[in-house]
Amino acid sequence: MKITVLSSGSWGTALAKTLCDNNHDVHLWSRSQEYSDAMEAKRENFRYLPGFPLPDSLHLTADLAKAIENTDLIVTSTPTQYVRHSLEMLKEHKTTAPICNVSKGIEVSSLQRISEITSEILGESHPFCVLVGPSHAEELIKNMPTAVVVSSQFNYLAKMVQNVFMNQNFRVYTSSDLVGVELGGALKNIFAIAAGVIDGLGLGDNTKAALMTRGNVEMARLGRALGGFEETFNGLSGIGDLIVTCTSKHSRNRSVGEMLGKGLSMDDIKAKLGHSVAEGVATTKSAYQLAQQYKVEVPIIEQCYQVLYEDRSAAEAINYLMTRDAKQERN
Ligand SMILES: NC(=O)C1=CN([C@@H]2O[C@H](COP(=O)(O)OP(=O)(O)OC[C@H]3O[C@@H](n4cnc5c(N)ncnc54)[C@H](O)[C@@H]3O)[C@@H](O)[C@H]2O)C=CC1
Ligand SMILES: O=C(CO)COP(=O)(O)O
Repeated sequence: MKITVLSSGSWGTALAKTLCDNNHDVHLWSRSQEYSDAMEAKRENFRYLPGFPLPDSLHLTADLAKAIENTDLIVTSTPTQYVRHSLEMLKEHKTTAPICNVSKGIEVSSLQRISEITSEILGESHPFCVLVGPSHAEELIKNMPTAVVVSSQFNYLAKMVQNVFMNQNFRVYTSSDLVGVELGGALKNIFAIAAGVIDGLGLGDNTKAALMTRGNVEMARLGRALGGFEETFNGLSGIGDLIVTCTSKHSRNRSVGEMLGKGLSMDDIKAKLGHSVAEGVATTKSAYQLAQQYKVEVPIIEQCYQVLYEDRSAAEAINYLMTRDAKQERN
C-alpha cells in the first residue's frame, strides 16, 4: 500500500519506519522543504528523533500533492492545535483517502476531538480512525514491543489499519469506542504533567500512585460524560498510556511538569521544548472547560489548570487536593 504520513515529528517518523518494516510504500511529508532536504542529506530526522537512520525505502517530501497522490492511507501526526490546518490542506487537494490520526489532544478553540474536526472539514462520511496507546517514539524506533489500539466508526478501516501496522514488535488491538479511545490518549497528558510536578518537587511513589489512580477516575468520569465507555479508560489508551507517560523519561509532558516542579516559568519551559510538542498544556485548558460545561467533578484537572494558567503554586494545588472533604472511593 502507498501510505502518507503527515508531519515528520518523532511519532510520525517512528510510525513511518514501522510501516516501512511492513513493506509499505511510505511517504513522510514535512511542512518545510528545507528541513525535508536536510533530513534527506543525512537520512536522519536529526531534530525530532536523532540517532536513528531512516529506512532506505522511506520517501521524504515537502510536496503535499505528490505525497498524497493515489495514496491508500493518510496518517496524521500533526500536533492537535495545528491539525485543523493540515485537514484544510487535505480538503483543498480533494483527498478521498482514509485518515488515521495518531495525535493526542483536544482543540482549545473548539473543544473538539480530532474526529470531530475531521468530520467538520472533510465530512462525516470521510473514513477516519484513531490509533493511540502507550508508545514512545524513542522505543518503537528501536523495535521494543509496543501495543496500541485503533478505533473507528468504520469497522473495515479499523481492521485495515490493524493489519497495516501489526508486526512482531507492534501489536494493534481494535476498539469500538472512538470517543473513549480519543479521550484516553488526550487526557492522560494532563496527569503526565502533574506526575512530572511530583518528580520536580522531589515527592515520592505514594504521591504518584495516588495521582495516577485518581487521575484515571477523572479521565473515566469526564470521558463517560462526553460519550465514551468507562471500561475504555482501563485499556491501552486510558490506564496504559497514563502509566507510560507518567513514569517515562521520554515523556515531554512529564518533563514539562518536572521543570514546573523545580520552579521554572512556563516561558522558560516553552523555550526549552523548542519545536517539540507537549500536548497536555493545551489539553488541560480544553478539558477544564469541557468539565465545567458538562458539570463533571475533576479536581486534579482543575488544579492543573490553575497551576498552568492562573499562577497557583504546585505546593498549594497539592495541599488543596489533600485537604478536600473526606470521600468514598467510588461514588
Ligand atoms: N513522540 C511520541 O512518542 C508520541 C507522540 N504522539 C503524539 O503525536 C503528535 C505529534 O507529536 P510528535 O511527533 O511527538 O511531535 P514532535 O515534538 O516530535 O515534533 C513536533 C512536530 O510538530 C510540528 N509543528 C510544530 N509547529 C507546527 C505548526 N505551527 N504547524 C504544523 N506543525 C507544527 C513540527 O514540524 C514537528 O513535526 C502529538 O499529538 C503527540 O501527542 C503520540 C504517541 C507517541
Ligand atoms: O503519548 C505519548 C506516549 O504514549 C508521548 O508522550 P509525550 O508527548 O509526553 O512525550
